Amino acid sequence: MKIAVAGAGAVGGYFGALLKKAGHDVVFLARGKHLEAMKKSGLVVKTNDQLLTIDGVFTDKIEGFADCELILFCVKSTDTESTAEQIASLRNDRAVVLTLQNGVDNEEKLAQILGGKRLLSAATYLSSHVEEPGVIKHSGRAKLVIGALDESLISFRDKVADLFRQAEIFVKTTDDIMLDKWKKLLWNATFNPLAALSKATVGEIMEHKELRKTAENACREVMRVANKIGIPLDEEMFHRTFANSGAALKHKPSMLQDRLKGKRMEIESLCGFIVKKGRQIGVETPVLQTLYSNLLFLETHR
Ligand SMILES: NC(=O)C1=CN([C@@H]2O[C@H](COP(=O)(O)OP(=O)(O)OC[C@H]3O[C@@H](n4cnc5c(N)ncnc54)[C@H](OP(=O)(O)O)[C@@H]3O)[C@@H](O)[C@H]2O)C=CC1
Ligand SMILES: CC(C)(CO)C(=O)C(=O)O
Repeated sequence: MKIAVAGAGAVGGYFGALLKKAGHDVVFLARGKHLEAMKKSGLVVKTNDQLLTIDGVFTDKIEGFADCELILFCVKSTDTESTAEQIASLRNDRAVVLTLQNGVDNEEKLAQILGGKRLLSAATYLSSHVEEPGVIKHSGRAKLVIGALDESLISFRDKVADLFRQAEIFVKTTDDIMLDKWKKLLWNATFNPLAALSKATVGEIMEHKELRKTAENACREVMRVANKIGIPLDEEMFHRTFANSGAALKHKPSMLQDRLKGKRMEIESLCGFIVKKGRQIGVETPVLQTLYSNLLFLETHR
């Protein structure tokens, strides 16, 4: 299958590389120094004890996506609209777009720009980052939970899941992808904003009595907002959010990594969205509101 990767960074570069290694035709959209490095020496993926070097088409021109069947949408949520507009300009309505992004707000934005009938979404369980231009470092296991946003795409969803499996990526399919995305968001909204402000790792948040309390309160606020709009995040999910973090104690959540690199943080998707949704439906989110306002200020006063 001809596959395009919109945003060949930590996520897009990792999955795109494995699909290319499995024999697919992959075009990687990137920019800046990372693009230059890949053009020069290929895309290097350091995954656990393996080192892959992938050749492919590396470009900053969206025209390279013109005849692809599947687009992996892997930009940060701060770039969702601008990248989707680029894809829309191609008029290749045949290509199905699979978003691997965190958060639950990208799907609606993509549907508005690209149309809802061509969208798949995945909850992405992965720990990777761009170590230096052209080099992606991944550790641990990777898992995708993939769902279709329109029933007409269910058989294509299954085809895409098989394609990933053939590339030795662990994949599950779901008929309720937005529930899976909310489950992932529960973890992200609990740890990312707090880590970005405090500069604490997941383990430091877990061990510090008062930070842990703040994380628990943030988690409960996400659950209250979700429950009010009919997303069943229950007590078991609350416990799992903290219990599952045992494997990620040294992890710096991505929003903290972005802060440390001076990059834009996904403040709206991983925090502001829940605060604003809470306001609309009458659910108070004082902890998330405090984190949100501080992050917004920090972003413009570094
Ligand atoms: N990293 C991880 O382990 C995980 C990340 N996620 C989620 O996946 C999404 C992607 O994250 P991640 O891969 O870490 O992000 P990265 O910043 O590593 O990758 C995105 C890449 O896309 C590039 N890019 C953005 N817009 C364009 C454009 N229009 N044209 C060309 N290149 C573009 C960026 O360039 P530039 O750097 O110049 O902006 C960057 O290289 C996020 O929503 C994140 O929360 C989910 C699970 C795990
Ligand atoms: C924990 C992780 C890497 C997801 O698997 C993540 O989503 C983040 O750091 O924001």
